[in-house]
Amino acid sequence: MKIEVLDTTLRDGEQTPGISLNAVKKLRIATKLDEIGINSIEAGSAITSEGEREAIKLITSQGLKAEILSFSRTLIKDVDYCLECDVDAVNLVVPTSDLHLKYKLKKSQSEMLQDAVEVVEYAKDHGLLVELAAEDSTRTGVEYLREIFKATIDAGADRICPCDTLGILTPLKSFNFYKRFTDLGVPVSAHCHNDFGLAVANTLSAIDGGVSRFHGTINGIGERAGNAAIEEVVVSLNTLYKNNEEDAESKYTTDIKINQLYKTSKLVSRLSNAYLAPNKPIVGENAFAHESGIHTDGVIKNSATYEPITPELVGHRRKFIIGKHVGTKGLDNRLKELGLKVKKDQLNEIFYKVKDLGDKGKTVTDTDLEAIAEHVLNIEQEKKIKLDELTIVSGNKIRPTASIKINVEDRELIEADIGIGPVDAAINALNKGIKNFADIKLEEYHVDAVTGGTNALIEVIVKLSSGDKIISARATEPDIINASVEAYIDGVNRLLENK
Ligand SMILES: CC(=O)SCCNC(=O)CCNC(=O)[C@H](O)C(C)(C)COP(=O)(O)OP(=O)(O)OC[C@H]1O[C@@H](n2cnc3c(N)ncnc32)[C@H](O)[C@@H]1OP(=O)(O)O
Ligand SMILES: CC(=O)C(=O)O
Repeated sequence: MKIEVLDTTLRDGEQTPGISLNAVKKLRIATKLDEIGINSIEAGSAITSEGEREAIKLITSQGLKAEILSFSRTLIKDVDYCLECDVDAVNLVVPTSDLHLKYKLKKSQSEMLQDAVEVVEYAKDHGLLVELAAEDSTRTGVEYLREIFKATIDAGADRICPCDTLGILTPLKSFNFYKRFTDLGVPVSAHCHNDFGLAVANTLSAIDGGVSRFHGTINGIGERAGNAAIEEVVVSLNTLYKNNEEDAESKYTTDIKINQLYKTSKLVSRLSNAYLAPNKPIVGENAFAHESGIHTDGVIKNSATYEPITPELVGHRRKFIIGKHVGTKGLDNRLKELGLKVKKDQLNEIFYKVKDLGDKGKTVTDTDLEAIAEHVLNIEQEKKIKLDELTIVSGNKIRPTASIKINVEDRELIEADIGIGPVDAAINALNKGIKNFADIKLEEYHVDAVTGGTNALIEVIVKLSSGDKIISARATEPDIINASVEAYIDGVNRLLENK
């Protein structure tokens, strides 16, 4: 059975607190949604603002294959704004619960029904396709819901959508709830929110209950805890509804190009600046990442041991992470990928050094692993930068000032700078010295007193990046400024290795 997808990333998704997409960004997302086979795109709420209307107009002017809708309240003026934007359809939202009618709209059930019928007739008279979304349906009596759906279908509504606006269904309730509207002669959509983390499960149950369409957003963004994540629903429909492993076809199909889902997710999170949790199913950075030895070993032998689908199916990629839980097979595999051949005893030594770092709560990047391996294999790289002299002037009535003399491949460089404190001044002076040949960014800086007292040994750990290379470096000294500069120089040298 074919299930159609209405994407509301640009309407309900944009209602995520803090997300605002300009017309160009909306168009880029809409174009991608169209390209991957989304059937209907809710491009925004035309009533919202001039900018929103500009964005919707830009999208409707492209001749995309997908149906383009705008949200509309049950008000003629909202429909007029939708018409101005030249959309194909309206997502006409009619609040139906007693709570919404009494407190929000101050209307009776019959007044709301009459308004809904009038607005549907107006929209239809003006050539729009109407999807009638009953807001807060899951806190509305079924009898009234069926009455308002029947009346608006008689007035011309083309599709209906009972909405679980507050995400209060459970999968079993969703199955039984949505089933009650599948005999009304028009396609039914599910619209499930994620307040209890059940939006995807409830959407799947609604589909099992007989709906032929669902609303969702890329990455599950949306009001409060968000909406059903399209990528999760679509991949579940594709994968979890086969009678047995050998079945090529699932019980449900969609028009979505599944291998584009990771790219689409990335585009939406980048343009909306909405952080994506690494453990997000299907598209999160850890969805196909393995660190623990037992899993990595299994995946190297046969990826199906610990992956329910291949990353390639959704256009993602598999990653093996080196950290506290790594096993020797995973480590050996990564070292080989980095072009490093090690003997068994060397592998064990690297293994224990990685475990030691893991026990200290550190992650191990590729550059870290290369440095550990080079140390174990006795491959000493010539250090590009060496510290010759460091002078600090600091006190309660003076701007902290540092001068630094470094040796860069036998050239002497002297620089000075000021800073918020003496460490900042020293690093600023150092950065001035190296800026012509190293583009370094300080990502993190940690200081720890290894022993107690003011004469304690100080451990400084810095995380530095250059392009897409990231490393951690450390130094331990009695003097915090020297420790900071030594750790920084060590990190820069390692980032410059193999460049
Ligand atoms: C469940 C959902 O996702 S609903 C969609 C939510 N989306 C939005 O809110 C879109 C962005 N909103 C906006 O830009 C503004 O709220 C506007 C332009 C739509 C309206 O702004 P204002 O006129 O200042 O009204 P305000 O937002 O303060 O209040 C909402 C009004 O809409 C009414 N209303 C809410 N839903 C509906 C509806 N479906 N049909 C008719 N009226 C509605 C409310 O009763 C209230 O009317 P009142 O002023 O007579 O009390
Ligand atoms: C219409 C809608 O977005 C809702 O009821 O959640």
